[in-house]
Amino acid sequence: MAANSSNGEQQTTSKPPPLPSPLRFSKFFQSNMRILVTGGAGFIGSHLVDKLMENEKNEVIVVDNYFTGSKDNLRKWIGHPRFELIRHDVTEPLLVEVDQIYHLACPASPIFYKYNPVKTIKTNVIGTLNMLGLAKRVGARILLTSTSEVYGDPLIHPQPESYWGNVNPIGVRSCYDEGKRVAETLMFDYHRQHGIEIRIARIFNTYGPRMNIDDGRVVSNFIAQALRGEPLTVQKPGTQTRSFCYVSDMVDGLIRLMEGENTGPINIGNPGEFTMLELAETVKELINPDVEIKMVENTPDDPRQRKPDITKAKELLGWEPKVKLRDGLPFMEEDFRLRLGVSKKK
Ligand SMILES: NC(=O)c1ccc[n+]([C@@H]2O[C@H](COP(=O)([O-])OP(=O)(O)OC[C@H]3O[C@@H](n4cnc5c(N)ncnc54)[C@H](O)[C@@H]3O)[C@@H](O)[C@H]2O)c1
Ligand SMILES: O=c1ccn([C@@H]2O[C@H](COP(=O)(O)OP(=O)(O)O[C@H]3OC[C@@H](O)[C@H](O)[C@H]3O)[C@@H](O)[C@H]2O)c(=O)[nH]1
Repeated sequence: MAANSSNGEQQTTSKPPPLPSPLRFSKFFQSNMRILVTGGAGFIGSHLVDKLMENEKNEVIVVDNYFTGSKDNLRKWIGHPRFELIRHDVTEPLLVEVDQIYHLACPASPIFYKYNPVKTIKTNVIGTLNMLGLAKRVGARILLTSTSEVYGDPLIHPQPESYWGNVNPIGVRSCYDEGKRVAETLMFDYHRQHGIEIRIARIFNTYGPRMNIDDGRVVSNFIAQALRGEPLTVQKPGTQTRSFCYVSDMVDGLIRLMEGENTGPINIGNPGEFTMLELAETVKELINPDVEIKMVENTPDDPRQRKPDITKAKELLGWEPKVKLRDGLPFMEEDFRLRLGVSKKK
């Protein structure tokens, strides 16, 4: 059935919504929930899979094209009877029978999403259309991982969900931020027109173990640089801010959103806000006080400030982040040390 949007309005639907699979009502099978995770071999996706697999009633299917993800992130589940991994590109249609879809597939690091911008926008638009088509056919609930980048270079601070954003529609980031904006539009159009059960999370910068070491995002860059003894590259001016959420908090928020009654969009992020210079100082202090901090050129349209207003997540999902940046960085350091083969000085 149609859910309430996060602002409490009832969404109108022109047709009755698709029915869930008859298996939902069968006595024999009813305990199992079949869940599709697109992009499940990536950073957030693989942590989400770990959490979903903890519940013995869940069967998890991951589809991924391995552009930025890796089978290694899922190695503990390969061969498990409740787990299936499919190499598949979401820009192509997919036929599977599932009850829920977590749709994460999309490169998230600016270096990777700008590498093939036409592919990025196809992933966001055609990929989301394909997943909505699947949701419609099988009566599944679908959650989209949208982004704080829909707010662009925000003129309102912190950003509430009601803010429409300040996005450059023809800039080098638009394949991603406009792509996600269209993906949100498609989600709401399928919800209003076809009664699909939708959930939209607007994710703010997330960090944690399993990020690609050469991923290009700021936290992974600084930690890898500190461990390799290289200068920490702060992009100018260094006063731009971000708010960093630890991945376990993120996964908890996504599952609460999927299981709850609100369509969203709902911001999921940690409101603790830091300049990039502050982040560099913190990484230096915690990991390697001997490294330099070096100012380097920035890229076009870099948002100058970003911080989520999480009032809705608190009220509607009962969610707020638990892990502070200073507590989360050491978990990531440990994982990067193992992968880079750099042991801690005694
Ligand atoms: N990590 C963040 O800070 C952040 C912030 C905002 C939004 N998000 C969103 O969360 C989702 C996951 O982000 P992440 O940080 O785990 O990124 P990631 O790059 O680690 O994971 C993305 C996964 O999607 C896969 N993928 C990409 N294109 C695909 C395609 N066409 N078909 C199938 N698979 C494809 C990749 O191989 C990868 O496994 C993305 O949708 C991203 O936009 C992330
Ligand atoms: O080495 C670096 C990398 C990045 N930066 C700066 O750090 C800030 C954050 O950059 P990142 O590349 O980590 O990420 P961004 O905040 O630009 O985009 C991010 O936010 C929203 C998500 O949807 C995207 O998936 C995510 O990558 C930027 O201001 C950037 O200029 C550095 O100072 N040094």
